[in-house]
Amino acid sequence: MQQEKTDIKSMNLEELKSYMESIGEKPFRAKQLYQWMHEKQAASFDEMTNLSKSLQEKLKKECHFVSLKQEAVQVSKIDGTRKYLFALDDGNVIESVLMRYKHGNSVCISSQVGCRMGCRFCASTLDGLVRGLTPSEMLDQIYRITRDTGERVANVVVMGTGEPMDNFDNLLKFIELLTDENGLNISQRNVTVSTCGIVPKMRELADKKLQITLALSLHASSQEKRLELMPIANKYEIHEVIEACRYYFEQTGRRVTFEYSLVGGVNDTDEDVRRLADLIHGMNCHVNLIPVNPIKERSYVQPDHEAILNFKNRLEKNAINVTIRREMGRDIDGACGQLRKRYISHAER
Ligand SMILES: C[S@@+](CC[C@H](N)C(=O)[O-])C[C@H]1O[C@@H](n2cnc3c(N)ncnc32)[C@H](O)[C@@H]1O
Ligand code: SF4
Repeated sequence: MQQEKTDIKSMNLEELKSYMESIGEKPFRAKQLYQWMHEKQAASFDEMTNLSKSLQEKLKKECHFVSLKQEAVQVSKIDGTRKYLFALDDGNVIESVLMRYKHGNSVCISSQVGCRMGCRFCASTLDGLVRGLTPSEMLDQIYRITRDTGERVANVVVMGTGEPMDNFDNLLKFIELLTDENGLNISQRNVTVSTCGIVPKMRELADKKLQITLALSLHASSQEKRLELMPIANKYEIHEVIEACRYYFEQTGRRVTFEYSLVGGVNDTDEDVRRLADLIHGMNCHVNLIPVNPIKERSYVQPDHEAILNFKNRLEKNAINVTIRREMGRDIDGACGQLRKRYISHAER
């Protein structure tokens, strides 16, 4: 069974050295193997030409080498955004997105197959959670995209399907490998992790004092409204979540991002702006307004353009940093999780 084999792409260099010794190999081979996997992003052992054939064969027998299979890619004619559907070895499929910005390429990865958090506007949660992704499955989304395009990835955002704090240990290992100087060597400052607000894990992450950006999916200005949109608010009250964001800033010195999906008639009123400004008053933060991406399973709509601008201007008047998220790949798909959802429904027919 593949699952019982060693997932070597999820190991750091030290672990890989011990592993090589345990199978009777010289530890220096670990460095070569590590560079093939993480620096050169090899898709199989066969590509590792400075490893002997017999070692390649041994590794094939002993290890599970995670390499995602590209099932589909949609390319935007407007801005070159590429939306990928990858198949995992167990037959599950996940989505990843490459966005091209002036300051470099950004990849948005999934952290789980599905999600169990049940946010009302989100397509990723409609079929619940299947499982968390391994560190190697998170990394390989970036590796396959780099190989496919031949372009360097500057930023990584963990904002695709899944709740990263619900897969915490694998998330931490993923960040360790992603930012390792012997691998892709992406700076921690160029990594963003988005959460629906799982307070104990946010605090645990803060204590690690990494230099990554924490993004909180806030989406409401009061506990009542947040409860309407996000069931996780039953567990962690809005002020508790904001406190955890303050703590993150205190521990890391990193400005927190608040994501606020604007839903017409639900969280876009004048009262909402006022309450939101009060809620985050005095914080070193940034608000990212995201006009909600309608999904067919729900009746949520975007506010009109004027209402969105008005919301932004009023926050700015309260000295809050705010941007309206530019919609990338408008022509290729709607909300995150929809490509996967469509693929699954099609396969079930
Ligand atoms: C898919 S989630 C993944 C990360 C994490 N689970 C979270 O909730 O922050 C990334 C962001 O997309 C937002 N999102 C999900 N569905 C959306 C939709 N239909 N329209 C706009 N934003 C959406 C989420 O609220 C969240 O801010
Ligand atoms: S918004 Fe995030 S936490 Fe909420 S259901 Fe979607 S993926 Fe899960």
